[in-house]
Amino acid sequence: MFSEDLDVRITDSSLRDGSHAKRHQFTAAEVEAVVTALDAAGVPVIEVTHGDGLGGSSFTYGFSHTPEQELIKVAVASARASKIAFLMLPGVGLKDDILAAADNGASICRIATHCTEADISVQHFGLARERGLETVGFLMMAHSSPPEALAKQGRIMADAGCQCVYVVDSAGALVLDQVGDRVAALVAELGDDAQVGFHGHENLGLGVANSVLAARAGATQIDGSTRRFGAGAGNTPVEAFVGVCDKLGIRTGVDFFAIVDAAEDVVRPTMPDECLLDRMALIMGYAGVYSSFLKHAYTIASRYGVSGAEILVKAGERRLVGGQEDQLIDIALSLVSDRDRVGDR
Ligand SMILES: C[C@H](O)CC(=O)C(=O)O
Ligand SMILES: [Mn+2]
Repeated sequence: MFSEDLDVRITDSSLRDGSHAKRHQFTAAEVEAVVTALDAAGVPVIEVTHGDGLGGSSFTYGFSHTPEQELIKVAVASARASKIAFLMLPGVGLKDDILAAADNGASICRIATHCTEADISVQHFGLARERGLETVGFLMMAHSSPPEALAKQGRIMADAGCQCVYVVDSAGALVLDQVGDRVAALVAELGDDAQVGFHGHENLGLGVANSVLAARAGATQIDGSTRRFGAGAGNTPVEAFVGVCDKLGIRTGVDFFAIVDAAEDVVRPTMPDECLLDRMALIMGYAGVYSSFLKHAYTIASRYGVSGAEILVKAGERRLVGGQEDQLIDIALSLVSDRDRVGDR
């Protein structure tokens, strides 16, 4: 554990996963305000990066308003006690991006891969440990792999130097025991070699419940976003999770009233809209679609005049993974040609 006083360590992802919901338009002033408020509330770790991780600012994923390395610097300067984390997906970001983030003062390196592809993270964990960074591994789209398969992938990350392997419910598709079973399999596999974490999305409304079950199954690191500011219907709301943990006697070290105020007074004003459990988000959870696809699906649906909901259903059928955003265009084009064929009859 990190300290005798905590049962779970919370990482707030509003300034990274929330970047998807804001189309990557965070300003330095917003990052300063959010980090200051979360730090004051006792949030131990705050993640700051483009939504798709280091190097994500691009035509494919969306350009950042302010370069992420600038935002990391501002976050580090604004935090008194919180550690600043960053995310990177091998291939989207490069090893040099990790070194730059470390030079800018971030201390936790989170490497994310699809849940069957942990081997592509090996050199990045090695580099991060060599550079003295704490390390976290993300097994994304974890609903699509059974517990034993996930545990084997976690072993690859731990052997490479990962200190905490996360079950990442990127689609918000995991339901209750499905989280507990995956966390328990990783805990059994990793033993003292690495901790286990859980990152939830709200697409079926289960972020808090799933996170409690993860903690009960042995997860010691839990992600959330204040005001649910994240992709899809958003992430596990930190303020609700903290309140539930207080009532269950799970110690998070976060002050409930301070985080509730931060959610309302500081984070909400930085959000373009509330993250809603609406039709599109529910379909993502139900069909098992990567939450980061939501804004892309809206844009592409309106560009091609097709239904965003249908795009997401087909994305679930095709079992698309993160990085395959361009296939949403292919799906839209096939919906257009289906429609034209029906029209010709
Ligand atoms: C790059 C993704 O947004 C990582 C993540 O938060 C998830 O898979 O969920
Ligand atoms: Mn996420």
